[in-house]
Amino acid sequence: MSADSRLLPSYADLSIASPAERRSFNALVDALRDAQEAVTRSRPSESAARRAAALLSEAAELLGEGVPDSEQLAGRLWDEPGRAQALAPPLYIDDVDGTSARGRVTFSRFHAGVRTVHGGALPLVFDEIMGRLATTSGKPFARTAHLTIDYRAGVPVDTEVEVFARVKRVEGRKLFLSSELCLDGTVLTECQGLWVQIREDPR
Ligand SMILES: CCCCCCCCCCCC(=O)SCCNC(=O)CCNC(=O)[C@H](O)C(C)(C)COP(=O)(O)OP(=O)(O)OC[C@H]1O[C@@H](n2cnc3c(N)ncnc32)[C@H](O)[C@@H]1OP(=O)(O)O
Repeated sequence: MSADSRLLPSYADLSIASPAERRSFNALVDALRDAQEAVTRSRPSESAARRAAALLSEAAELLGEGVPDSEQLAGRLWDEPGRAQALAPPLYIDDVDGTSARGRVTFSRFHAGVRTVHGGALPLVFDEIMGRLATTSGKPFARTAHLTIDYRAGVPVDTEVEVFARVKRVEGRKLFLSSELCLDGTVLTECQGLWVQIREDPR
């Protein structure tokens, strides 16, 4: 096994934390999301801003310098919405099999550009759902090689939207996927993606 492949994510990572540890870590990530959103929505007084900054700094200090990334929980709790990381909005994947996936997501003002969702935030969700589809059902681990996004209409914040993804075709190690984000049956954003499965003999 190469040094690189030891660091590849695996669904076996689900065993890295006890149920109690998973619950407490998820609560921490939820609180972080709440803090991101609260800061975005706020217009605090000078003293409230200073006090909130001090509390956030105290929390960061409490958590310390952290563990090596091979031991961290953030982003590795695959079956939790958002995988227990605050980069992307929490995506609820309701169905995923070898060929398609379906989920739901609600963007908030933290991910907003001007009134609608930021154009750079939408690929986060496509990468999540297509990444999950590309690697599920026993498929080898694959990395995102190419994404093309078409922004058809603005995506509203504070509104649950549906996300669909499917495998269009497979050519050797290459998986061609497509995905769309819909509201009330209307496609707001669509994405074409290429995932490439990692070589067994990385050069
Ligand atoms: C538990 C899990 C939970 C999973 C849940 C996880 C959800 C989140 C998922 C997040 C996933 C990510 O964001 S991953 C992070 C973002 N992505 C990356 O960092 C990838 C960086 N790039 C790479 O590592 C590499 O370029 C690879 C692995 C993509 C490809 O390298 P390689 O393996 O050496 O393959 P290579 O020979 O170059 O190419 C193989 C074939 O693919 C084609 N190809 C390669 N790149 C491209 C490209 N950009 N556009 C078109 N075609 C391309 C080549 O032409 C070739 O076609 P042909 O000649 O054979 O026809």
